Amino acid sequence: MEHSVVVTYSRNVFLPLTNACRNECKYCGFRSSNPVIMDFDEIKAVLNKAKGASEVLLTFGERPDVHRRIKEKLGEMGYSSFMDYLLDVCRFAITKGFLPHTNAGVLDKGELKALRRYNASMGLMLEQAVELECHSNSPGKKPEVRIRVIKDAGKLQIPFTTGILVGIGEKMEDRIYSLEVIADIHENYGHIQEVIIQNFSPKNGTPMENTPPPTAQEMLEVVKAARRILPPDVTIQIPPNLVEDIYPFVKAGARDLGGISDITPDYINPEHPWPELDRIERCLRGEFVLKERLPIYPKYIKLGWYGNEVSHLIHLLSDEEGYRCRN
Ligand SMILES: O=c1nc2n(C[C@H](O)[C@H](O)[C@H](O)CO)c3cc(O)ccc3cc-2c(=O)[nH]1
Ligand SMILES: C[C@H]1O[C@@H](n2cnc3c(N)ncnc32)[C@H](O)[C@@H]1O
Ligand code: MET
Ligand code: SF4
Repeated sequence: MEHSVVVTYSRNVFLPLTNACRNECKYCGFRSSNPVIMDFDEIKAVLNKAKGASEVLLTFGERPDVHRRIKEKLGEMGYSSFMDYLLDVCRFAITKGFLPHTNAGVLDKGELKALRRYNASMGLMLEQAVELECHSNSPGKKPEVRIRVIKDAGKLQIPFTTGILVGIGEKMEDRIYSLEVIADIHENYGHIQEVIIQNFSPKNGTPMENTPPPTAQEMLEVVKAARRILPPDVTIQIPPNLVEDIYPFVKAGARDLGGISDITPDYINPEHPWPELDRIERCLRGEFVLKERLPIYPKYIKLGWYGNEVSHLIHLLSDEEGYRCRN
């Protein structure tokens, strides 16, 4: 198996800290206008069940403290801002042995810097680099705003996950342009570890519930274009729960499957359960080797692009090549 091509995934646990969000993306079934926020008892209970995972995925609504109720709840928990709470969640996850990967939506440079210390990597989907109708009530989805955040993360040397959401009203040329924008950012800052090519999946009760999702053929065209446009050191990720069979996508150049959990669902696409690792291996048809990675890719471990507070855990959890060690 010495020369086999490797396909990676990360064993994670998903903490959807809050469904409060200042944006109103028309495809989103996650956000709620009657929002809740997780307290530490709930967080503790989930992490206690997640023994084999190395990554805690922190994904939630953008700037949740614009909601009065969330602000009040944070006050009751003893926090003056959501950011203070988030930093505490990261610290707590680290004490439990998990490496945080935060996708908080839009952040300013000071917030990115504060989170860097406690995160192995961070993420923000570009979605698309063009203005779209589905984002008309989402100030945080303005392309220039998202591009600014991704660049700030580069200036701070934060290993970064971004990606495009396919099928939200954009044209093929818009997808190409979005991928070119990501390629250009990486050429300048060198911090993009992976790009997710995610297909829109309609959610009941949302304005886009009747919008058809992109076909597998269309998604394959996008993955091929991504492999052509993105620099070779940028990995392409496809979500294995949103496509029928990963094999054609891997043949087209995808080499990562993102976070997979055996205890938490994909809270953004809860109707799409994670496939079993056995099933994934069967899909790879013996042509590719499945390997577990950490939320930070080997290249960035070697470069030392991680915060002080996660350095001991990264060393504890990684093998000599920078993948997940299991002993
Ligand atoms: O940075 C991101 N990571 C996302 N990830 C995380 C990603 O799969 C991994 O956590 C990263 O590859 C880091 O290891 C998701 C993981 C899930 O389980 C479900 C949905 C997502 C979506 C995103 C995302 O939009 N942005
Ligand atoms: C965390 C990421 O999840 C994606 N996201 C949000 N809603 C949907 C949906 N209906 N289908 C697929 N992906 C979605 C967005 O790209 C967001 O940035
Ligand atoms: N709200 C953030 C965003 O859309 C995080 C993912 S969606 C829950 O960027
Ligand atoms: S996709 Fe993210 S930013 Fe958009 S409404 Fe949902 S939670 Fe908010």
